[in-house]
Parts: sequence; C-alpha cells; structure tokens
Amino acid sequence: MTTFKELGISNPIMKALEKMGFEEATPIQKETIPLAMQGNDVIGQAQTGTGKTAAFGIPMIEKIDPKQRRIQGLVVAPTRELAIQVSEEVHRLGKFKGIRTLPVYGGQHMERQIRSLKEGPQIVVATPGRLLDHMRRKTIRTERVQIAVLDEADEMLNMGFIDDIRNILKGIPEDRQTLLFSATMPKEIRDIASKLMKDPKEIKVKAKEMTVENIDQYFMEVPEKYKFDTLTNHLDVNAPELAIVFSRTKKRVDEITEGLQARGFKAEGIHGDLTQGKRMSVLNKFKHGRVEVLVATDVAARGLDISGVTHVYNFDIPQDPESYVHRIGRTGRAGRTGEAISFITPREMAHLKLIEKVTKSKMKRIMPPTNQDAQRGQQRIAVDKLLKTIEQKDLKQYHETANELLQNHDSITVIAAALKMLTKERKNTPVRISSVAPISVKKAQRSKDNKRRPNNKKRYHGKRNQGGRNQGGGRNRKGNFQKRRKHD
Ligand SMILES: Nc1ncnc2c1ncn2[C@@H]1O[C@H](COP(=O)(O)OP(=O)(O)OP(=O)(O)O)[C@@H](O)[C@H]1O
Ligand SMILES: [Mg+2]
Repeated sequence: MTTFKELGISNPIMKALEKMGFEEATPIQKETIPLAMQGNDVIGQAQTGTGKTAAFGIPMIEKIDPKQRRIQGLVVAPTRELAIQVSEEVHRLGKFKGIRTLPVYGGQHMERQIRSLKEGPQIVVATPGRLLDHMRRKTIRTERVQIAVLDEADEMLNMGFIDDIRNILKGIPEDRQTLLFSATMPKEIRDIASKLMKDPKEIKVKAKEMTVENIDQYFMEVPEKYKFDTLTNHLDVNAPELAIVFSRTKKRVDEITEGLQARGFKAEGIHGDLTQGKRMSVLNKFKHGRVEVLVATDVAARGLDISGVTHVYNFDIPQDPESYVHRIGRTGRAGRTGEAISFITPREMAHLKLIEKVTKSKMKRIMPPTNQDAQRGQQRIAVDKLLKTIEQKDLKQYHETANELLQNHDSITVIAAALKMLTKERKNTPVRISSVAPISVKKAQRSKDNKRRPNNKKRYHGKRNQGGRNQGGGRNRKGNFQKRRKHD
C-alpha cells in the first residue's frame, strides 16, 4: 500500500485527498506522480477508472503558483462533458492551495467565457476547438503555461484532432512539461506522441488485459432486427441501476431512445447534434438517477466517471478495439463491478474475435433472453420489493386488513394480486430501428493488416475512421480520406 504522503505530496493537496476519501494511491498514481513531480514528460497508460485524472492533476497543481493569476496549467480533453468533469476533479484537488480552475468548451457563450477567463484561472481544462479559438483571440494566453496535459491522449492525437493539438502545443513555451494519459495507446499514436515530447518516460501499468477485470464481459449473437427486443428483455431481466447503451449513429441513438421510452423505460439520448444545454441536462439527470438508461454515441465513451453505472450495452459493436475498451470502462470504475454486454450480428463474429485479440480479454457467450425470461425477471424484481418490505417489519397496521382479505380469498390469489401490482407492466409497443450495415470481416481483416503496417499512418487513420465511427468521416469515393468530425 502506498499512501499519498509517501509520494511527497504537499499538505494542501493531502487535505483535499483526505476530503475526497482517497486513502491509497492507485498503481498509475504511485508510478507517475513522483516522475511528473520531478519535471519529466510522462506517457501514462492504465486501465479505465483507475484514477488517471488525479495522476496528472496532482503534479500539475504542485507546479502552480497560486499567487500568479495567469494560466500555468492546461489540460486538453476530447469532449465537453469530459472537460467539465476533469475541471471539477482538478478543482477539488487544488482548492486548499487556492488554485482556480476553469473549464472552457464549445457550445458555451463566448462572452461569458471571456469574462470568466478574466478572473485569472491558473488551470484551464479545454476542448481543442474552443481553446484554439481563444488562443487566436488572445483571450487565452499560453506564454506562462508550464505544464500541458492531453487526457485521452490517443484520441487527441488521432486524425480528427491532431492538427489542432499541434497548433495548441506550438503556442505553449517549449520548456513546458507535457503529460499524456489514456487507457489505450496504439503504437502508431505513441510514436506521434513521443515526437511532441522531451524524452518522455513511459509508464504502462502492467495488466494481463486491457480491460478491467472487475467488468464481466458477455456477448450475444443477435440478428440486427432482434436487437431492440433483446435489449428491452435484457433490461427487464437485469434491472440495471444505471445503464449506458452505445450505438453507432446519432439516428439510431434517437430511435433507440424513443423506442425505450415507448416501452416505459426512463431513457434519454446523448450525441453531438444536441445543444450543449440538452447534453448537460441529460447527463445530469442520468447522474442523479432520473434517467436510468443513457443511449449514446461514442461522445460518451471516453473518460466519463458516473458512479452507479452497472451495465454497458454495445447495441452496435464498435469499429476499434480501443473504442470497446473505453465504452465498457464506463462501468467497473474505482474497484466496483460491472457488466458489459455486446450485441454481435452473425456476420460480425470475426470482428468480435479481433476485439478479443487486441484487448486480450474474452467475452462469454450468453443466450438472448426471451419474452418469458423478461416476464420472470420482472416478477423476481417484484418479489424482491415484497421481501424487502417484509424485512422492514413495519407492517402491524396492515394485519387486520390482511386477515379480512384472507377470509374471502386464498393466500395464493392475494399474493399473486399483490405481485401483479408490483410488477412493471411490460409494453410490447412495436419498435423499428433503421438498420446499419454490419462491420464486415473484410474491414476487420484490413484493420489487422494496418496494425502490422505501422509506417503507413495515413492508411491506418483512414481505416480507423471508416464507417463504423459514429462521428462520420471515412473514405470517400475517390479514396481520399475525410476528416472525422470531432466530438466537440
Ligand atoms: N486513489 C484513489 N482512491 C479512491 N478513489 C480514487 C482514487 N483515485 C481516483 N479515484 C476515483 O476513481 C474514479 C475514476 O477515476 P478517473 O476518472 O480519474 O479514472 P481514469 O483512469 O481517468 O478512467 P478513464 O480511462 O475512463 O478516463 C473517480 O471517481 C475518482 O475520483
Ligand atoms: Mg480519465
């Protein structure tokens, strides 16, 4: 066990850690915090949900002088929601040192943002597009930035963001310290990364698998047209506390969301076409349990830390193994357990094997639940509710009425009626989801080929963004590579 004290962390941060309930440093924190505090550039790779935010947040805060009201630390993150979340965690870590942290992201009022920037934050956590915008307007000045972090570094250095990142880093003094963190780091991307850094120390927390072992991984072979019924049946059987359903396109996210609502689930969708206000309100409702099923594109795949997510569904299997790792990593965080269930159409079985191979993990085959299983599942939940009420023992005031009932009806009938009332009524509203082409074996094969061809970066990126990514992009008819639309 390594305590934070042993890592040489100063008192104000120790106080914050205590308040946050962090007792022991996680392996990535233990290994990277001292290195980063000595001033090294660091590439840190560790599984999802293992505390990478504090691993870069702590050394960043240590380096900052709270008396200087200039931006000294900059974190770049791929999505707006992640920028907000990271900013909140960095704020919690730095508040006893008097550090001001500000999230800056697209979709927010420019004027309001400029006003907040004038208040002199020392740390800014930003999405790349909006950050560049501010840098051009000189409303964000980077000449005093001493430490820059790319969270979700492999995503930030992927085709959709790489030019922006290069431009951002060009604007920061060369003697800066650069930290890169992610749960995944394909070799090709790591090579690009090292060129932007100075003699980086690479820390990879050793794990047998790329995924966290406390996530149980399953797959079901389901033809496209049965996916939706399978999803609602599985939700009925398992009654997740909070579940995230990932789909490939924005259109399907909308359709699945509407379908789930029609069948009585508290579901909302999130994707890049929604207004920022809507995105925030959906996420907040989900965090507070007012929405139980969040249907999302990959915009919610990376970094989001929402406690209580017990199930992740891949309604559509992702194109990249890396994306699979991040998606399922929305559950099983900070030592908790979770389940990931991927729907694989018969033609996608080869792709499943590819994901298993790259992530070095195995998905266990389970059979799709039937309508009858779903019904029984719902009844079991009703029974659980009844048993809990029995345990509470506070039932005396009902005894007289219960006796009266039993004089006129047999006990089985009375209990069955009570269960019927407690059981969620299953709606069978027909739902049609417009279909998408399966991720083909050929594409999966090409992906393997490209991984063996690390020097051919252009092909590699083109492939990575082809078709399957929900954010659009891919190869056009002439074979040119289009830029994938960014999350932000
Ligand atoms: N040392 C610690 N002790 C207890 N909890 C911790 C510790 N470090 C981080 N956490 C908590 O663990 C959760 C996951 O942390 P974090 O979001 O930083 O993970 P991550 O490694 O960045 O995951 P991802 O790869 O998905 O972005 C957060 O709720 C965080 O507050
Ligand atoms: Mg993270």
